[in-house]
Amino acid sequence: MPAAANPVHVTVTGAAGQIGYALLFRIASGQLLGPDTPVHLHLLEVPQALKAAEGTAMELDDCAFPLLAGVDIHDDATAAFAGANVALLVGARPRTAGMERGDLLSANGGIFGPQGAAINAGAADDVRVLVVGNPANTNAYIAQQHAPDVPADRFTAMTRLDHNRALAQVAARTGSSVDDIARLAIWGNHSATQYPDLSHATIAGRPALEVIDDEGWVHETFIPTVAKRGAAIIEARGASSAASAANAAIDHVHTWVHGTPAGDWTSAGVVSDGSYGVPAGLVASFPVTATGGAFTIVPGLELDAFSRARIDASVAELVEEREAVRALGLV
Ligand SMILES: NC(=O)C1=CN([C@@H]2O[C@H](COP(=O)(O)OP(=O)(O)OC[C@H]3O[C@@H](n4cnc5c(N)ncnc54)[C@H](O)[C@@H]3O)[C@@H](O)[C@H]2O)C=CC1
Ligand SMILES: O=C([O-])CC(=O)C(=O)O
Repeated sequence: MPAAANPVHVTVTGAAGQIGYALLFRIASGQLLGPDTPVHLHLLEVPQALKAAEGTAMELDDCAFPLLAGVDIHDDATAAFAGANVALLVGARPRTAGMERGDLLSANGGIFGPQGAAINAGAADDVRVLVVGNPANTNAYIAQQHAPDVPADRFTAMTRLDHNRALAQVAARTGSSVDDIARLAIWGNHSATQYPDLSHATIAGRPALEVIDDEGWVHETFIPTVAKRGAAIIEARGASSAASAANAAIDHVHTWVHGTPAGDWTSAGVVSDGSYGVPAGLVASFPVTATGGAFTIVPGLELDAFSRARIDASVAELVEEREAVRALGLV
């Protein structure tokens, strides 16, 4: 049966890339927005990748997804974002072995200003934007700065992959199920300076740090493993994370739209309102809840000296990235 009228319009940039290939089929099958919501996909690619995007669109057709109301392919951002309700900004060059994500600033930063302007010009009033392309936080900042008419809280950056990596590490260490772990948080930048924070986390209701009972493991193994996982995947796979990144993008938007479970939170890069001393306007990762289609930074958490120093270090990197994009004339 064809999908019902009034589908949600979802624009995906970098549609012919490796994350795009892992993402589009899951969106079209209903995993992004739920089993009752038809979607119309708008794929944005650079001209030289349009043919590959067409091939992916042919495969989407061949899946006969009942929820897929249509697929358009564009090489023009204004057309691709016209009427978009959800915008997944994936298209950007990935890093290769030996690079830090910040090394991509000048290569990728130039993509996100024009895309922010196109979202400002023509996206739907309820548009929600997730930036995946690296450096994700600062690219989200650039896009948001070019979209003055869109509420700033509609621009987010992906740190859900870091959050999921942290859940997996804790589950493996403690022999627990990821479902039993709550209130874990990723703070700061989606980079090696990020702070995966277990100080408020619980495992089956007990303080996670008490269950783990090994501060050395937390500081010397857990934090660096999560923070450097992207590089470890590149080293092992010869290419950066793709399926796990697509999965995290699905989780991020699904949570944004459908909400966080009672008593738990997740992590997302959101525009800071000055909470926890993070300069207002920066796109930084915080523990967040989602209700009614909006993320809220979890208020009032106590931060010990270790957490404070780690957050400050990652935020200092975000400030440096902001200065760099200002110097490059990208904002
Ligand atoms: N935030 C996160 O947790 C993660 C972010 N990433 C980042 O996601 C980005 C994409 O990664 P992959 O899919 O593996 O890369 P890829 O190289 O396989 O695909 C990127 C695609 O983007 C397209 N593209 C480039 N410029 C574009 C533009 N202006 N408009 C539309 N499309 C454009 C390219 O033609 C290519 O098809 C990279 O920057 C990567 O570092 C990857 C993993 C996790
Ligand atoms: O590390 C990379 O370059 C890709 C990425 O963002 C990740 O896997 O976290």
